[in-house]
Amino acid sequence: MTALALSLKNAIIRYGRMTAVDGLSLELRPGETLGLVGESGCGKTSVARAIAGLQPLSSGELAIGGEALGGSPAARRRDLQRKVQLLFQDPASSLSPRLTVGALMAEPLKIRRTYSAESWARIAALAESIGLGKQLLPRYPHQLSGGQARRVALVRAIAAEPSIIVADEPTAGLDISVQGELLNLLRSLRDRLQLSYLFISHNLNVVGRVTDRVAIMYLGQIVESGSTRQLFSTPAHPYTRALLSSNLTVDTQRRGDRIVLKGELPSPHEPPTGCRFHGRCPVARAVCATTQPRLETLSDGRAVACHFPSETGFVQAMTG
Ligand SMILES: Nc1ncnc2c1ncn2[C@@H]1O[C@H](COP(=O)(O)OP(=O)(O)OP(=O)(O)O)[C@@H](O)[C@H]1O
Repeated sequence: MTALALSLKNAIIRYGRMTAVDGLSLELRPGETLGLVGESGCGKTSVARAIAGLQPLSSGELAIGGEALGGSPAARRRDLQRKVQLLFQDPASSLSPRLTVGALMAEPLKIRRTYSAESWARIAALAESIGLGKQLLPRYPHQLSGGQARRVALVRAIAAEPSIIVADEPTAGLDISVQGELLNLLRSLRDRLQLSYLFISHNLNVVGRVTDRVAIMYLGQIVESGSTRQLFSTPAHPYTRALLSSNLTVDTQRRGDRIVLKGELPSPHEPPTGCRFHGRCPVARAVCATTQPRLETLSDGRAVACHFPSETGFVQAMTG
């Protein structure tokens, strides 16, 4: 059996006394794109940073390519961690304004001390193949378009020869046509270089287009995960349904299932008792306020944490 590209088990991330990520598990298979979706503040970036080694786990286990980081010696941990590169949300914050495009692309190789004529030729050819021709090498970040800056950030991530790219809202702030080009590019690079992606976004149109599977996060926990097709066509958790129905271009309304999300994401400083979603849930009952539902695998293969998943629509029809 092929090892998972990445797995995170029972991850807890605390900031002081606040628990931002609470017992979260994820599996990323080789060559796939897994979406991580949820409202702002639910903990997506904390997960991304932990996977990229920029944020320590308070507890839990991260394994890359089937090797647990926890038990490995520091040098091995560093090597494994290099297989994961983070594609930042806003390239302006990750591209030094004082470096030219050429210097920015060479920088990751120099940091890793793997810079050579061959490695540069590889990176320059990659850049050229994604539309960053030689004429751009002397330019500075402020002289680039939004799409070009994202491509430079992508080349920098790939220069480190990762097997996993964690893309945190990679298309935020781009207009639709540039967004489409970047998504196509990400997909073709994934297939060409045998990468796996963890794709973080709250834009369900984008997630529906590029991911194979999706995990839906609510206040630090996964509430539903499964294939993108499954979740988009027959969402089982009321929160997944609410997210889909609040997105006017995703076609769930024709089924008459529109759920309007009430209120705001509760504070992770004081998470609700029972199911964390119960205060905003249209089908909540007494048990939901007192007992936290476990993430259970249904007969159709998806996992859902809800006491009444069948109340939300179509799962019975699919599985019953
Ligand atoms: N360094 C930090 N110190 C303290 N609290 C933090 C820190 N980073 C994040 N948080 C808090 O942890 C929670 C989860 O934040 P996180 O950025 O991971 O969520 P997110 O889903 O990525 O949100 P967004 O989409 O807005 O980036 C939030 O309540 C946030 O305020």
